[in-house]
Amino acid sequence: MTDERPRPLAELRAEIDTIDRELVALLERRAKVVTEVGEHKRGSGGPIYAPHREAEVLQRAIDEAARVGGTMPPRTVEAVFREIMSGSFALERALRIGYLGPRGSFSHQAAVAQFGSSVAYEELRAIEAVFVEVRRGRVDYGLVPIENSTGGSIRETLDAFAEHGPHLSIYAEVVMRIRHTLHGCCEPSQVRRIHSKPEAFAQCRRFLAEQYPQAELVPAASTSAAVIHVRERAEAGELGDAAVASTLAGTLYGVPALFEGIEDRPNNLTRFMVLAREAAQPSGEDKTSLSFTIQDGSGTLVDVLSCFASEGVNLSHIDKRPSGLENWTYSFFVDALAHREDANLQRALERARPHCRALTVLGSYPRSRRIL
Ligand SMILES: C=C(O[C@@H]1C=C(C(=O)O)C=C[C@H]1O)C(=O)O
Repeated sequence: MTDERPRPLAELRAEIDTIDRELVALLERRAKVVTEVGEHKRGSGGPIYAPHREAEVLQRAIDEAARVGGTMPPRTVEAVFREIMSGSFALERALRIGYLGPRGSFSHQAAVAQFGSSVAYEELRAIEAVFVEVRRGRVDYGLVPIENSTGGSIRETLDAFAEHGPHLSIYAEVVMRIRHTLHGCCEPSQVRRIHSKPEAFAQCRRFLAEQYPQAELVPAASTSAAVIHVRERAEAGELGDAAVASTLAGTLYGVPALFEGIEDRPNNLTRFMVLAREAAQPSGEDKTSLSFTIQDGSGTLVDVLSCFASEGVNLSHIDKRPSGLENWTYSFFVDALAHREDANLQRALERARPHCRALTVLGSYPRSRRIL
C-alpha cells in the first residue's frame, strides 16, 4: 500500500452508519422469521427456549466470524448473538426466569449471561424456591448452581433435586467463571465478621485463613444477601462487617470493594442447571443427569455403575447425599455422556433399575461448550 494513513474519522463513521442500517434491516428480517417460528411453537405447544438450537446458532456464528476475518473475539460474537436470541424470546412469548437472589448473586449473573436482557427475572429467596416456582409455573425456567470446581457440590440443590427432580427436567447447563470480592464499609484491618454463602467461603478458604484468621464467618442465604446485610449494619453504625460476593453486588448495594479476586483458584468455575417443566430436545452432544438410591441388601453402587460401563455409556460426574430415608442410605447423582433417547443409555437404565430402589432421569440437555 502506498498510503498508510487512516481514512478521515467522518468517512469511517459514515461507513459505520451505512453498515448499521444494513444490520438493522437484517435484524428486522430475522425478527420476522423468529415471529413465524413462535407461531409454530404456539400451534404445537412447543417450548420457546430451545438450547439445542441456540448451541448450534452460537457455534455457527463463532465459526463464521473466524472464517470471514476473526477481528471480533469469539466472546463478543457470543454475547451479541445471545442478546439477539434474548430478543427472540420476547417476540415469541414473554419469558420469566427465576434465580437465587437478590440481584447481584452469581446465579443472577449466570441467568443474565444465558438469557440476556429481553426477558423478565424473578429473584427468589432460596435455591429450593427456584424449584418450587418452576413447578408451579410462576416462572418459565429457573437457574440453580449445582457444583463448583473448588468447593464441590451444592448440597441445597442436590437435596432439592431429590425432592422435586421427578416433577422437573434439567433443560440446559451453564458454566461460569466466579470471581469473589471482599466488600465492606470499613478499613480492611477493621473487619471482624465476614458474611457470605458457605460455598463462597469454601472457594476463598486460603485467603480468609491467611488474611482473617480471627474473623467470624457468618453464613448468609446468598452472596448478595450478605452484601445487603453489611450495608444495613453500616447504616446502623455497626462497623467491622464484610461480605464475600460479586463485584456487581458491591456496586448495586453501594458497599466498597476491599480486596478483589480473593478466590483460591483462578480457574474457579460454577456449573448451573436450567430447570424447566418440559424436556429439552437432543443436540447431538448431550448429557443426562440421573439420581438413584440403591436397593437394600444385595444392591451395591458397583452393580449400578457397571450397567453403564457394559453399555459403553461414559459417566462424567458422581455425587452422593444422604437419602433422607434411613441413616447411611444415599442418593447418588450421576451424569452420563448421552441423551436419554440414545439406545445404549436406555439399555443401561433398564439394566440398572432392578439394582435401585428408585431411579430418576433428571433430564437430558446439550453439553455446555463454553464458559461464561
Ligand atoms: C427462533 C427460535 O427460538 C429461540 C430463539 C432462537 C434464535 O433467535 O435463533 C434460537 C432458539 C430458541 O431458543 C428457534 O427455536 O428456532
